[in-house]
Amino acid sequence: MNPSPPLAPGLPVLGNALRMMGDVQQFLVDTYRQMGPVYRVRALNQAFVIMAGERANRFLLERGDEVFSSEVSFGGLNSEFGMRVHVLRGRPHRHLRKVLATGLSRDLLAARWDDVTAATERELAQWRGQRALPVVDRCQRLAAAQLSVAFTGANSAARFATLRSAFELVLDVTIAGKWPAAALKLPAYRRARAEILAFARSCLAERAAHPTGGPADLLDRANEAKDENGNPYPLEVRAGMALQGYFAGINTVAYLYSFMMYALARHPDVRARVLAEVDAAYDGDRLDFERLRGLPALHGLVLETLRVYPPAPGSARTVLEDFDFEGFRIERGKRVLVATSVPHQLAEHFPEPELFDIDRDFAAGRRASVYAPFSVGSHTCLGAGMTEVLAVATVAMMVRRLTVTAPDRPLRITATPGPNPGRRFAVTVAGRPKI
Ligand code: HEM
Repeated sequence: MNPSPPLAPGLPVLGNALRMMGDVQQFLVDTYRQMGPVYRVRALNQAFVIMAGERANRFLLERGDEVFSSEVSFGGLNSEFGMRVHVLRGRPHRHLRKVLATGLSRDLLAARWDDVTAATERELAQWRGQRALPVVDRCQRLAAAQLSVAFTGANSAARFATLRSAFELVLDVTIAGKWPAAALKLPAYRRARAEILAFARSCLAERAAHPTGGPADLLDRANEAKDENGNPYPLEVRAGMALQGYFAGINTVAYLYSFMMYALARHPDVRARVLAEVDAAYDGDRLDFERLRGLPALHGLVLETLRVYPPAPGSARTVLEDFDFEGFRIERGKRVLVATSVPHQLAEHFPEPELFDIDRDFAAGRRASVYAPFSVGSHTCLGAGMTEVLAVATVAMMVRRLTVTAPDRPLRITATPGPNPGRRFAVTVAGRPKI
């Protein structure tokens, strides 16, 4: 029988916790180089098998559904907020994905374009003149405003702080293992959870009573959704569907925006190309949705930022049945992290990976599953298409109106649990001289 994967070196007691709570993507790349495609790590009281590299991504794509479960990592999102899609497998999963996909599509963004741009402009207007804008916080508010308008037509601003704190606590408990499960019994969290679920239910009821007549969005889809056997989903699952956009997107999208702001400030050549492209695409004060397709530098910026700074650099799973990978046995019950974004930093897939290059061939990388900021396989991100368009649109609006200056020092990336520039990352924002 094959042996267990080797243990990566780490500190006594802490194991690899410090590096995994910091720049986790860099840790995963360094450890891949040192240990190879499969190894074990410890982080405080948790133990993981890490699978990384091109063959690990292919394994997740081809055999993920058969040998892995997401229940341990994502069960908390399901039990606390009814987000079932993350934990289902097989036919029920494929069915629910189809239902959700129709409510998370780019077409919805096109249909709500005027509302989304108005919400974006409102948020950006508050950034102007700030000498130390807390980037992550403001980008989270911006992403939440955009996603709630796009997916539900509702304004979630009044509940932003409740949504963010409850969501982050669930992630810290269930995925990062930073706090024990007892943290989800704290009265403050229980109140926040009850408020969020009541909000979701009231949005669903309000929509059922007063249909908008516009294109069906996430609320309409959740109200009418039936499971794979034709039975209506229970109310808690429909509430989870209504909340899906905030929960899946609020941190990931905000981290992407934050890293893009940093990249633009650090690469004046990229900024100049993006700015020229955006100015040519604007018609006076207006940016038409259709123009977003023809912005290659901006699209390259989004994809290159996701390559270098992936906000979700791995897929966490639990093993359902023993299997062998690269000469090692991985046993049932083990927790596995498939470090899907490690190939992003390998020269055999992305020449001179340390260069920030917006002209790379990302489509080829995607086809080969080595470019995987949204993971690969059956649970691959349902918001990927929407995210890419929204990110292009957001940066276009940002550079058109604002000039952002970042401090001239390297980022201190921190993982909560997705890597981001940290709460202290701040920039100076000035208005752009009238064009
Ligand atoms: C930069 C932005 C985003 C990144 C990097 C990202 C990344 C990911 C990744 C890596 C997964 C796979 C998780 C796994 O393997 O278990 C995932 C799943 C998912 N994402 Fe995203 N995501 C982003 C934005 C969004 C947005 C805006 C939405 C929707 C509103 C969304 C909806 C989902 C859903 C529903 C799933 C679960 C799919 C399933 O389990 O079948 N994501 N995302």
